[in-house]
Amino acid sequence: MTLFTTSLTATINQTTEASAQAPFIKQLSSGELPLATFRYYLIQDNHYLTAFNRLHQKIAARLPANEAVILSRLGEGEDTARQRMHKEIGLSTQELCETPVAPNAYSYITHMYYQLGRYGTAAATAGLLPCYWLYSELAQRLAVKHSPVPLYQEFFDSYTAADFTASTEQMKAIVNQQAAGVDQSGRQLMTRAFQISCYYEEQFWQMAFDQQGWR
Ligand SMILES: Cc1ncc(CO)c(N)n1
Repeated sequence: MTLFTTSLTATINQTTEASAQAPFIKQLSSGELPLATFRYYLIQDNHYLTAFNRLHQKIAARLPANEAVILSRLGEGEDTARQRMHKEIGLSTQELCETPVAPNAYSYITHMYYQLGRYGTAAATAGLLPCYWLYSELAQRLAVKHSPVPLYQEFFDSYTAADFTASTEQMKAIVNQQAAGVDQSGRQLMTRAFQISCYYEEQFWQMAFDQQGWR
């Protein structure tokens, strides 16, 4: 039987293609992106990653012990790299916490929690996967182009690092295990959760580029 994640390849490829064309990513690799824009991205992504990590822990609590350990560890994956970047640009914990979450980040976070509450663990794990898979694909594609801004290159490098690639493979394995445990309609729900997350991933770049606010 072909792996469930193989059926998601076309969607992730489309999202990768669209992301590579997004002005935020283009300017990040050319070095033209204003630092204030990247700073805004890091603030919003910190909101996202905090919620994302909590969701990993919530889902892990419902999984068999061996998968739970893996998922729980995955949730904490990006903390160290991000803390270093925050320090480099003088982003304080206070500023990170006090800046309100922007509409698209809010919608993405809400979507992921909704999937767990409404459809359960299989759909929720599928909703987490684009986060890993997209950044791995994108970083691999952009790794050859060196951004003249060291901080921006550091961002790309953190996602081509072997441990992030390994995390993507572990997450795919968990999603495939979940897919094997549900019926065809359950797999359709998983596909939908994955597609919606891809939609919000794509919008995340434009949200950052526009420094989107509520009004
Ligand atoms: C929005 C978003 N998606 C994916 C990743 C990669 O983990 C990230 N840091 N932020």
